[in-house]
Amino acid sequence: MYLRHFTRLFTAMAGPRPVVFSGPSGAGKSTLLKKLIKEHENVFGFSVSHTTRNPRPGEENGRDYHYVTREAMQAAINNGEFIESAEFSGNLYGTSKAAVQAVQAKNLICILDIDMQGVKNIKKTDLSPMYISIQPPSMEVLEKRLRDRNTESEESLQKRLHAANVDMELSKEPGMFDVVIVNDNLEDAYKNLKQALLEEINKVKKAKASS
Ligand SMILES: Nc1nc2c(ncn2[C@@H]2O[C@H](COP(=O)(O)OP(=O)(O)O)[C@@H](O)[C@H]2O)c(=O)[nH]1
Ligand SMILES: Nc1ncnc2c1ncn2[C@@H]1O[C@H](COP(=O)(O)OP(=O)(O)O)[C@@H](O)[C@H]1O
Repeated sequence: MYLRHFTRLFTAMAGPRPVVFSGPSGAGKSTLLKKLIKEHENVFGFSVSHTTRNPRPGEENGRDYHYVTREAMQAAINNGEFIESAEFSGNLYGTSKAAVQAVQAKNLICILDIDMQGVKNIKKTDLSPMYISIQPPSMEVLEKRLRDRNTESEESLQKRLHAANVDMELSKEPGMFDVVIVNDNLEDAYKNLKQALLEEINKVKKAKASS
């Protein structure tokens, strides 16, 4: 009885199981995540990462990323404030403990958008998330989407395409992801994503309704 109470208390503190999203730059992660969070704002919360890259037009500090200098971020990493961090395309990115705790404190499913190095490093922690890979239909489509997005210099675009090739190879490793979604038609990909998360969404809704 006492133990059961304790277990429940602990589970409540940790919150529902997080979900990690990964996949090449330009695959459509942000597009799908924003749609998902907008439609289920009482179910999902975004883990706001830190990055040393500059904000893009329309991005907001504290909402899309915490934009920081390399010195400040490295100092925080050295201070043990990060769950994981990685160098991607010439910039530093990382998930702080505070970012995940802020979402879990609200009893929401914490969504992490991280690269393959992040996936590998999160697997070494006790976060135990569900792992979802978002993949483009082809490299050609990926390149077109990245170019049309108009956010990258040619140099940055080439770095992202190179990283995408590596990413797509690593993603094939058996057991790396629980679910793989190919983002060809956006509405179909979104439907598949919601289907994959349906059980977790219902769990959170049920828990909220009874609390
Ligand atoms: N390891 C890790 N990767 C991250 C983190 N935040 C973002 N990323 C990844 O960094 C890469 C670049 O992200 P970004 O600069 O926003 O470009 P985009 O993916 O092209 O929109 C993507 O693969 C993200 O998934 C993080 O906290 N940790
Ligand atoms: N299914 C799709 N069909 C066409 N364009 C898409 C689709 N999904 C995303 N896009 C567009 O492709 C670009 C890259 O998507 P984005 O969500 O920024 O990718 P990521 O976050 O994985 O880097 C964006 O301009 C987005 O509007």
